[in-house]
Amino acid sequence: MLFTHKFQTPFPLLPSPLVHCITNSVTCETVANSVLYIGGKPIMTEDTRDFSDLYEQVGGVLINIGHLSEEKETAMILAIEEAKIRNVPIVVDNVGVSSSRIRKEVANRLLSLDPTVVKGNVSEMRTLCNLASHGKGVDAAEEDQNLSAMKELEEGLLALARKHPNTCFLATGPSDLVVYQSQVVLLQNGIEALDQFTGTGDVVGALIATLLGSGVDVLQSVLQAVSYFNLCGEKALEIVQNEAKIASIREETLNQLSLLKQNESWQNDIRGDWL
Ligand SMILES: Nc1ncnc2c1ncn2[C@@H]1O[C@H](COP(=O)(O)OP(=O)(O)OP(=O)(O)O)[C@@H](O)[C@H]1O
Ligand SMILES: Cc1ncsc1CCO
Ligand SMILES: [Mg+2]
Repeated sequence: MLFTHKFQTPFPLLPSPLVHCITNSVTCETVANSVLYIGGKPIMTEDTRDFSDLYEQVGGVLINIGHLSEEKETAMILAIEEAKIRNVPIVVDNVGVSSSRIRKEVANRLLSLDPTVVKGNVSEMRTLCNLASHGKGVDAAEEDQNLSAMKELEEGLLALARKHPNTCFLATGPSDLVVYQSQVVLLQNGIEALDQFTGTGDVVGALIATLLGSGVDVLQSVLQAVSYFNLCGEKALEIVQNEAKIASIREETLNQLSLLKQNESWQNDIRGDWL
């Protein structure tokens, strides 16, 4: 279903925001380029000695827990503190949180700092809500994606949102659930192939941080970043015309990050609605 709400495109991003990313080394380069492709400037650093100078310029922050270490956790917390002092928006991506106790502890510590956006796939977000999760490693499980599981997740996220009224929650999957204060939105763009190569969730986190960094409001940043990425995936499949060519779809999805926004009415294809 097309949205009843009319979206204004956030592109071009002016001024171009500097986005500080602490992320995983699996998809670090893809994340940096994705920020560039949509018009932001990425900087990837975990050396806390950088931070006080760097944050004079930073517009948005991405914290992705995909590759953890004690040093990295310290850097993540310091980055969030620096951002908070300057009112800079922060995205936390809970990669792999369903798979280890330490990730869950770190995720809860980061959540307690009230980031602007907290995201993960549906299995990861179930873990954050203390619901049973079947996530394996960094991937979501199908049994966490059915209708009753999604309803349960919606309730869980609404409860989290009551405790964290300044945080917008995003659970990604075949449909994407967005919960902000008492508002609930279900987004319905995308193609199955987006779950078949790694780093798609990482890129979505980076796109949200970039839109936030350019001054777009919280809910619009989440709705538009997810939908923009998923429409890039849809366009990629249209071009590649073979859903088994995963690597080609990956490359074309990334191409579309810089191309799709040239169509000034791209946002008219956003599907979903408020629940
Ligand atoms: N089956 C699907 N159909 C349509 N879109 C999908 C599907 N699965 C994922 N997506 C889209 O792909 C993007 C990434 O979602 P996903 O839930 O796979 O993230 P993730 O598991 O955190 O990714 P990763 O850990 O690989 O970075 C989202 O924009 C989501 O809407
Ligand atoms: C595969 C993988 N392992 C840790 S991070 C990552 C990339 C997906 O987020
Ligand atoms: Mg996935």
